[in-house]
Amino acid sequence: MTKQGLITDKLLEIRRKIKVEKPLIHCITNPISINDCANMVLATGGKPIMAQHPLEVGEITRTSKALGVNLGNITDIRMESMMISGKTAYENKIPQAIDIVGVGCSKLRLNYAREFITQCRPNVIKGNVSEIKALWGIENNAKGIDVGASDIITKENYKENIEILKSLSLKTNAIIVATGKIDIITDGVKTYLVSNGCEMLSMITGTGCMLNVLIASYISSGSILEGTILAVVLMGICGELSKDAKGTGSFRTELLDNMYSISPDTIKEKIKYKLI
Ligand SMILES: Nc1ncnc2c1ncn2[C@@H]1O[C@H](COP(=O)(O)OP(=O)(O)OP(=O)(O)O)[C@@H](O)[C@H]1O
Ligand SMILES: Cc1ncsc1CCO
Repeated sequence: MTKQGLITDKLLEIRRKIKVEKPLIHCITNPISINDCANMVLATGGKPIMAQHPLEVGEITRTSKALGVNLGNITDIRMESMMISGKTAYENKIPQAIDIVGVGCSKLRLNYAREFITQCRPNVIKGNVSEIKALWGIENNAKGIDVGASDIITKENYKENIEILKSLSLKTNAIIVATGKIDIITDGVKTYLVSNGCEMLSMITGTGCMLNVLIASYISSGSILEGTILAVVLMGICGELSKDAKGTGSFRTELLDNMYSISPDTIKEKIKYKLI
């Protein structure tokens, strides 16, 4: 069996495990995409809980199998809650992922993200390329919460971007995910390029937020790198399967339908990644 075959089998095994075990996944996220995020976790088999009150989140994280936090549309209350939950997850060895939404356009979020990463040691840090560059403290061209045109990963710049991501991974001891047309996932040593996906994924709001809770659901398996790859690959493939929808509204619905119903054979047939 090829290496590609081996890792695909491992990904399918994680997907099956989550469907069977139905882990509780604590998500602290923004109101723009909170409903889509809860439904995405359900589509994996996980049980979402979207609790945000600072006086209860510690207790809820402690009983969960993974935590996903998101800086989108940040508020004082969520900043407080995410820090409590992140520390609880770290102390209890519960896998956690952070989506660093908007750190390229707001110093408040950038400083908070750095503090969160220092104190809570998330297992996975996810953002678009502009956000990842901002976190690493280098020049970026974020357009609000979106990637800036000149930051987009291309055949010409992907090698230097990979070096940035690897350094960040080694510094934070986290898996780094940079999303876009090509998604890059690295643990500082091994780097995977995932080319599944379609442009429609960037034409509805919250696909990045949904991806972060998919990551949370799949890393609850304990396999952090493979769980992360699985989430990224599935978001891409399910986007491809939905791309002929009549418009963005039905694309959003089809994306959820495909996440729920995609078969292992279709995943095997469509998966497109490269280990470098
Ligand atoms: N042009 C594209 N072609 C293929 N896939 C894409 C494209 N743009 C985004 N994606 C996919 O969409 C998902 C979200 O990535 P994106 O970089 O848009 O995140 P984001 O900016 O954090 O999203 P949001 O802020 O809307 O939640 C990822 O799975 C990514 O692979
Ligand atoms: C549009 C928007 N604004 C803050 S969060 C969010 C959802 C996508 O991240």
